[in-house]
Amino acid sequence: MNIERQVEPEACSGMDDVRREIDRIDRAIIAMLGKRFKYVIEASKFKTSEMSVRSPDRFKAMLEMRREWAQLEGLNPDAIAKMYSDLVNHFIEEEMKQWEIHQRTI
Ligand SMILES: C=C(O[C@@H]1C=C(C(=O)O)C=C[C@H]1O)C(=O)O
Repeated sequence: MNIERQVEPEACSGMDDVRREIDRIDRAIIAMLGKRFKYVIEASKFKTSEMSVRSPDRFKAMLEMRREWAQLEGLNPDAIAKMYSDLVNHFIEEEMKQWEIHQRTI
């Protein structure tokens, strides 16, 4: 159980608070990315071709949506789009590996 109380950004009284909260947030983000990855791998079961694994139209649309979400949160859309582009390109390669394995078993 995590008994440390969360400190809001404006309430931080020093670097210990700042770094503890940053670590806590990044731990949660990485846990969510792990879950996101599981959904991507699951997607490979429903794909019918190499092109559908890559789904370039969906890739483009999801990046555009994340740009808009970044803007809403006061973040730089280019920085967020680049981060997602790198991440999702990696996920697509992993999805492709799974899809190829699946193709050999059907
Ligand atoms: C998960 C999918 O497969 C790929 C991975 C995506 C992602 O990680 O968001 C998006 C599109 C595809 O390139 C999908 O088609 O939705």
